[in-house]
Amino acid sequence: MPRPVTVTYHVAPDSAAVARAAAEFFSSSVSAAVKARGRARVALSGGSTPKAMFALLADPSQPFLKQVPWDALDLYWVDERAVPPTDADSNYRMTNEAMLSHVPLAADRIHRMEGELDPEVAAARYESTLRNTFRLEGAETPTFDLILLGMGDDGHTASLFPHTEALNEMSRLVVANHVPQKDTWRITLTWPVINQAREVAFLIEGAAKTQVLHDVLLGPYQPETYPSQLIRPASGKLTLLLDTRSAAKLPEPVPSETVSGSTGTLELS
Ligand SMILES: O=C(O)[C@H](O)[C@@H](O)[C@H](O)[C@H](O)COP(=O)(O)O
Repeated sequence: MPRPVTVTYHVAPDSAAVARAAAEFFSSSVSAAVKARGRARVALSGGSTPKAMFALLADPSQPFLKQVPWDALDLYWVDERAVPPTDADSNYRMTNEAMLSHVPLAADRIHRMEGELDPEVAAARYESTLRNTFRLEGAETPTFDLILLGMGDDGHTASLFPHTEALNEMSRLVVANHVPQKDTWRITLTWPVINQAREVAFLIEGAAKTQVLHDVLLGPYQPETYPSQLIRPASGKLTLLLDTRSAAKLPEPVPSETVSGSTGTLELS
């Protein structure tokens, strides 16, 4: 059975407000990690939702470019498509265009998954990258300071798709995962690595996610069908950054004193 977790969900009124809430969350989480440990190691997801947040972080008219301690940050990816970094489907390309090429983050602090390689080779090489940069020994798992996730309308997260091999992987750090639903290959962190992070947050928005978010959080535990249910961080905490549309079938949140919008909590046993 999964470990119990307290889910805190912040609900913002619209897409722009979600992106701002996510940028604020990212900035404060990274700053807290650097204050506590001198550095921050963060893994980002791709897809479309995080793009607006990345653009806000890089926008010189916004406070984040100055707030984020970029010189103490190492950026990794949660997953990548099996395509070159120049491909329109590349998570790296999206992140580079929206943020990386506009922020003072040194190239050797950007740890790209090599989607242009054979997926199994790319997964093995990324696992080596994690072992080397986190200085892991034996069967140790890396502890990221923050992992930012999205959720597909089929309940997948990272590239952990329903009824795929990667859901069963509990010892490797990174795997290649064939996704028959999309007839494609992906490279992805495994769910035990995600659960080891000090902080895990989902960034989810839009009416297309309303039902699946309800089913993942409030429906029966069936992770083969809803892989996002595998995300039960060892910290016992999980944060969701939502808009009113995606949160429409969750218990009504209450207006928050600390962040714009409203906040709710759920205890998942
Ligand atoms: O490579 C990817 O696509 C992502 O890592 C994936 O897990 C994404 O977070 C979800 O598919 C949600 O994607 P959207 O934000 O586009 O809905």
